[in-house]
Amino acid sequence: MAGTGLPGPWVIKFSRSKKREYFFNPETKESVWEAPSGSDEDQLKTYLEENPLRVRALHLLIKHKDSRRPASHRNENITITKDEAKEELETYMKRLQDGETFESLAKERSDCSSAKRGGDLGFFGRGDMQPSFEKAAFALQTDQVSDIVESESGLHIIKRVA
Ligand SMILES: Cn1nc(-c2ccccc2)cc1C(=O)N[C@H](Cc1nc2ccccc2[nH]1)C(=O)O
Repeated sequence: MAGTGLPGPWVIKFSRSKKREYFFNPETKESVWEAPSGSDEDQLKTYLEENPLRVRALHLLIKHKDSRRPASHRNENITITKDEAKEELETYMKRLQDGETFESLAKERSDCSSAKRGGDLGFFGRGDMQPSFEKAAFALQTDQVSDIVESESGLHIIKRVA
């Protein structure tokens, strides 16, 4: 894969189950834990600094009546519209900008079961989350907060923490 410092078709991926990087050859379907021979370790290090395989993020989710599952730990029947969810989420964005912590706001309001952990989803790699959420999370710098992001689950704000 170009720019990774890996030879030929080899790519680097993240194993969520083992919580570590591994190397995969899509032509031979071989997977190995250590960089294959012929790898440029410095180039690989630089590549990973610019293209993280995994990120860790907090999020605050507000579901609405058209969410994939319009229910949560805090409301067994969610009936607000997407517009009402957006307006409410904007009030949390303002409180965040006024200095309240992301964790406290997620605990107060998030419709995701991660709310009890301050919205912390832990580390995740590409392919683990819904595409719109993944795209937004991987585009953030560490400690940066997203604008409102829409997924099939509802409306989110995301803070990348690692
Ligand atoms: C992806 N995920 N991780 C957790 C989680 C993580 C750590 C501790 C507790 C729960 C919950 C979920 C999850 O899918 N929750 C859904 C809501 C939801 N939908 C999401 C879409 C993208 C990212 C996070 C999302 N969370 C729910 O509770 O209905």
